[in-house]
This record gives sequence, C-alpha cells and structure tokens, in this order.
Amino acid sequence: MPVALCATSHSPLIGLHDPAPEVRAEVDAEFAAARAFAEDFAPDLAVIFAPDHYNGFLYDMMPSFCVGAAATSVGDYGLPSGALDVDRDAAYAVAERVLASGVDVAVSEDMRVDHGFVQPLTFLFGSLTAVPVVPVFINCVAEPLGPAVRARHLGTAVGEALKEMDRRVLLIGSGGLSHDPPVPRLKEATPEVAERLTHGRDPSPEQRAQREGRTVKAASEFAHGGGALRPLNPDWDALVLRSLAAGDFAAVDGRSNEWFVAEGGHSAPEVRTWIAAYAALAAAGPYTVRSSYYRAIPEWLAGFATTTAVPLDGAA
Ligand SMILES: O=C(O)CCc1cccc(O)c1O
Ligand SMILES: [Fe+2]
Repeated sequence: MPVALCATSHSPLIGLHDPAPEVRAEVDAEFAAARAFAEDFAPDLAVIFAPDHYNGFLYDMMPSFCVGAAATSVGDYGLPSGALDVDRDAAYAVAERVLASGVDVAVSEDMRVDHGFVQPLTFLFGSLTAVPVVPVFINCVAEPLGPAVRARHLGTAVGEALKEMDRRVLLIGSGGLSHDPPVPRLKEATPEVAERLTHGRDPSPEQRAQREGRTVKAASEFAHGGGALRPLNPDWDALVLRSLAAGDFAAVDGRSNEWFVAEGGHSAPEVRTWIAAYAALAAAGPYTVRSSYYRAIPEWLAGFATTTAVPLDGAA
C-alpha cells in the first residue's frame, strides 16, 4: 500500500483576513508545492484527520473520534458546501479494523464537517470530490478530552487498516499548531452559548455571519497586539514539528492536556490530527519529512505549518 502524508494548519481567515501580500504569497507557494506533491503521488484514497468547531459535532453527542461513512460540508466561512466523495466501503473497513484493535471510534452515516476538513481537501485537490476520502473526526476542543496519546493509537490503528488495502493513500492531518482562536468553552459559557454548543448545528445565515464576523474581529485585534487571546508560540511549534519529523511521538503526546493549552493555546490540541496522521504513516514503516514550512501568522490566528512526508524505503 503506497502511502504519503500532508499535514497542514487550517484557518478560516485565509482569504478573509490576510497577512501582508508577501506572506500570503509565501503560503500560496507552499500550498502549490503541497498540491504538486499530492498530484505526483496520485492517491486513489485520502484519509483526513481533522477537528470540528461546533459545526458538525456538538454536546448533544460528542465522540472522541468518528469515522464518516458519508459526510457533508456545512460551508462555513464561505467555503464550498455539499457532499464529500466518501469511500463508504473503505470507511467501514477502517472503522472495523480500528475497533478490532481496541480504539472505540464512532461511525456516522451523516457526518457534517467544517473548514477543518474542507480547507485541506480543497487546497490539495481543488474540490471536495476530486479524490475519494475517508474523513476521521478527532475532538480537539470539546472538554473533557482524553489523553493525546489516544490520537496516536487511533492513527496507528488506521495505518494498520490501510496496510491491508490495495490503495494509494494520502494521509492528511488538519489543524494547529499553537493557536487560541475565540472558540467558546462550555465550562464558562452563558446559557445562550451553552445552548448553541449543544443544539446549534444549523445556525441561520445571520447567526453564522455574526459568529464569523466575531472571528475576523478577534483576528484583527490579535494582529494589532490586542485582545485576550493567548500568544502564538513558535518555540512550541518548533518542538512539535521537530518531534513528529523524528518520529518522537512521546515528546508531544506524552504530555498532559494542560501542557498543550499552556504552551500553545486552547486550540493547540488540534495537533492531535497531526499525531494521528503521522502515526498512520509510521505504521507503514520509517518515514522522512520531505518539506516543512512554518510561520507564525497572527492575521490567521495560527502558528501556521505545512509538512509533507513519505516512507523512507521510497514505497511512495
Ligand atoms: O471558527 C472557529 O470556531 C475557529 C476558527 C479558527 C481560527 C484560526 C485557526 C483555526 O484552526 C480555526 O479553526
Ligand atoms: Fe481549527
């Protein structure tokens, strides 16, 4: 089973609240390189590990992990909406194998996904349906969270499942690195916000616009050095990139959930998607990082990184 990996930060502020043109151009060049990497590899299946931001997964039923057997983009932040081309048989094969290995993944026949899934798919493939996909949700924000090492166990189990399939698989991780966007937290939520985090799956266009406007406003304040959001942490981001490149998972996933938040902000646990994707790659054997881009981009509220990796034996 040939396999390759692309892990990338996402940010719905891309295109909505851009940094200086030369920074934007630098990221665009990196995305173009990642797209060329994906095209060269020519996957017939993409397995994407991504989080959600209270668009598809809410507190009415919050799993730690979920494999989508069918999935639809909600089209937040003006991104494409509609059905993903989910490979249903592959999704069930993955879910069965992961469950057999002892990782209790949920399954959805009607998974809703947001920019966390949509941005990497559209950046890498041009559309939501260009490459058949198995979407794998990882809860990264809705406390309580299990330990980060469970994302590695999930990724390893997915990687083992894929080894049994005769497919060319591009593994995708979506999220991170250090960032603290204004995602509400149930513990400190007003009754109205708690209601939205529990039942607000289908906001009105006005509600969605209001929420997205708040994110843009927060990004503007943050980029000008104001607001209450945690700072980005390039040192911590470098540690994450270095550790995953070296296959030293424990340096990241052996730490407490408090460590992630203290070092990288409340959304730093999105790094779980990278841990899972890299662990799935590691299941196929030793790997090497092909490209690694990083820049702290406050306008996007993110320590922004994009990496590609392949097996060392050149099987890709
Ligand atoms: O809309 C939201 O709830 C959060 C938006 C958001 C912003 C910056 C980086 C991210 O990874 C992200 O998801
Ligand atoms: Fe996110």
